[in-house]
Amino acid sequence: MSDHMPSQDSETLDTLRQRIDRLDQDILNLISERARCAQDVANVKLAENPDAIFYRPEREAGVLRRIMELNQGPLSNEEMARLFREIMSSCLALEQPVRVAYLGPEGTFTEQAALKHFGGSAVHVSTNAIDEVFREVEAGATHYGVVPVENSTEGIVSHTLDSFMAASPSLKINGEVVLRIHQHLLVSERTRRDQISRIYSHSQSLAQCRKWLDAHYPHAERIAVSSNAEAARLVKSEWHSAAIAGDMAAKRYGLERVAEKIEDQPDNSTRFLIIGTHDVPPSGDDKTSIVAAMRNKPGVLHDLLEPFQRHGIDMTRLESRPSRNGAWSYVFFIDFKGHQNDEKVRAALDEAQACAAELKVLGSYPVGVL
Ligand SMILES: C=C(O[C@@H]1C=C(C(=O)O)C=C[C@H]1O)C(=O)O
Repeated sequence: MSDHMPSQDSETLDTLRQRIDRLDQDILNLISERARCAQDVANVKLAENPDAIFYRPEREAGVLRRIMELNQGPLSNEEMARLFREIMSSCLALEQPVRVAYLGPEGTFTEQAALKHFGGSAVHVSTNAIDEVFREVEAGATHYGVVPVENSTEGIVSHTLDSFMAASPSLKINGEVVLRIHQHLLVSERTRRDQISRIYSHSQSLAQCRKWLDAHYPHAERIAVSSNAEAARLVKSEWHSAAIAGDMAAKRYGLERVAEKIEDQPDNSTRFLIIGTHDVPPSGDDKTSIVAAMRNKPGVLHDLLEPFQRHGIDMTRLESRPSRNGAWSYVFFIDFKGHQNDEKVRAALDEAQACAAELKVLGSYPVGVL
């Protein structure tokens, strides 16, 4: 091709590439200067406290929000924030390599959420169950953990809420990340595509693709397994099986897509929580999660919610779970906008506390940016 290109075009291409080379050099120097600055920040943090906390979610959210505000294109705000997410991840790793446990195995949406939130320079540690993520963080084996908490089509992840009820008070929510979930029908190179009689996936994913499966594979047996990644792994060794899973699992297990984006709801998304052992200061746009145990008498939910309404606090989620403790029968999980240090949030919390048998603030954290 290039042999036939007019020389004027080649010259333009050369000139443009020389410009890109010069810009890359500037970007390189600026990123290195930024990284040195982060090293200095680490020294300041250490001088203040030998047990310094290096990862600062409120600052990272602020950096990303500012970048999105400043961005003039042509790259989209999300694309630009994603690049800065990785730059910050590398800078933080220079201060301290952050260890993050997630609900594995490798290839799950939770791993994708962990990568989206902490970037590729964090050390991501796979665990076998949600309560294991909690245990890793509580024991200090990892600094942070990532667990799924709700899906827009299938509702809450009850294991996660139950783990919060059982968790030690030192465990705090440090952040949230929302992931658009795209499910694909995946096969291996050995699969006989016209003879698929078994489809493996996590029960939530099977539920998210119910209508598509009814229409396209009404006779295939649907088998719920512990994770989408496990489904992908099983398909490698069975010629008559397919899996429903996402991009990470497809890549990890080298599977091919027979059909893409087969989820019934096009805006299907899952919300994940970041758990840690410290409180996060305000970022300017925050959420707070609480859990409240109520005595078993009429009107308790109204009593609990009324202070939030009166103080003009915007509630974003309310879930109830059966209590495991015989003394009261309801436990409510509530998310609302605002930080526990805000005056009106404090006032509402004090009043709600007075009518609850027990009320625990699970954490205040920046509203998910990416
Ligand atoms: C540099 C800092 O440390 C970390 C790295 C950040 C960055 O690269 O911008 C931001 C927050 C921290 O997670 C800081 O606290 O400012």
